[in-house]
Amino acid sequence: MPDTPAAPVILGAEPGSFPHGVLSERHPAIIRQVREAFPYEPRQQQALDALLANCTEGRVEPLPADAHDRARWEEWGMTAYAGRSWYEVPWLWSESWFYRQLLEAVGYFVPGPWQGIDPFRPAKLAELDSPATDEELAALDELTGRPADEQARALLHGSLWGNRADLGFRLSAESTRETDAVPGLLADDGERLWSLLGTSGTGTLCLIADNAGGELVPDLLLLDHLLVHGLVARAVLHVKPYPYYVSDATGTDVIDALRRLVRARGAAADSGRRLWSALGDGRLELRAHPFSCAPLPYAEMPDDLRAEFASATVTVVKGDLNYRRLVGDRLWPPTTPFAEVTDWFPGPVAALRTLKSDVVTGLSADTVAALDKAEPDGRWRTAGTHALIQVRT
Ligand SMILES: O=P(O)(O)OC[C@@]1(O)O[C@H](CO)[C@@H](O)[C@@H]1O
Repeated sequence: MPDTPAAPVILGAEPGSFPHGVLSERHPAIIRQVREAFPYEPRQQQALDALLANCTEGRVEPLPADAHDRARWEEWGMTAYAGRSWYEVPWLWSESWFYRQLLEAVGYFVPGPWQGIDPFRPAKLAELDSPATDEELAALDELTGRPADEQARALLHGSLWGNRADLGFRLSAESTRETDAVPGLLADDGERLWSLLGTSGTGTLCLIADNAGGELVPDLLLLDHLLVHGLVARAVLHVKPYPYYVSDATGTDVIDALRRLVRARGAAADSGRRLWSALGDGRLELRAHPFSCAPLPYAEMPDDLRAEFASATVTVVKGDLNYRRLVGDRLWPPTTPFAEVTDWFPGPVAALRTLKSDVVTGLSADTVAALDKAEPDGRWRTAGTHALIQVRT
């Protein structure tokens, strides 16, 4: 980023700020939610009590000596941040640390009866089984009669706005508000994405998924469309290796979503069956790389991921958290060019994201002025009412 001086890294220290609210209010609410969802045993209840006190008032305490991923977290900053307040370390780091500690408290990684039980699964399944998902799937029948490029654009927008359905976000969002003064889509490089994919259909698309359920279903439908219409030969879907940020998609969530699709009717079931066989014959691959849950920007990704993204026709990065990790979790001036803050990315990259945190780049000065005029409190940055499609070729 030669011409772009780094902006300040976001911390959670300032009372009244969005990150501070996540640390002081959203995390306690998430602990309440998981306690209600499961009959946790006394040891887990005590560990959750301790986490509640630690995450709101305490300091970073290293993982147990025998934790399977202790060495990895040491590399990721645990040693450097031990003893510091959760509010004084980078917010990106303290949020990821919260989910790792929550899984520690419920015994997710420890051999025994609770190993591998996703504390967020009941909420994810409820969303997948909701009438809203039925409606979304039924709408596909109407879409299939339309020209292929129209279908592609509708599915891209479905995947984009699916990012609004984020269960963690809903815990503290007021209602979602549409601001008439400024259109919802603040930057639209959609045509650049289609021209990258071209018509050859020989390439690979990597999609770094975000949320399960109402976001993952349209992501899968988009991948099916790209495969079936020959816009790509192969798709690689990157999910999280363990539950994260409440609703982030894991391998189990992909299987749940595919089972949901094949159980549906009409076009949705057809898509589900095609995706099922695409997994079987290697045209669709799943990855759950440890770095997908790292508390670090993607600029620090390991060499194997770098090589994978370098060889892809395009990497599509979904959602708010992935956007923060892509451009850096910093208070960039919103007019900072997206291409400059992503120039280190090893190949072409596209971000599909609704705005749910303070980080934003690539807006025109006129757009920023109109947003600030319509919402002087800056809520347009965090309310999930606006979105971006940004592409760097
Ligand atoms: O990545 P997603 O699902 O789009 O959003 C994640 C999110 O809800 O979590 C963070 C706050 O906890 C914010 O970055 C954002 O609002």
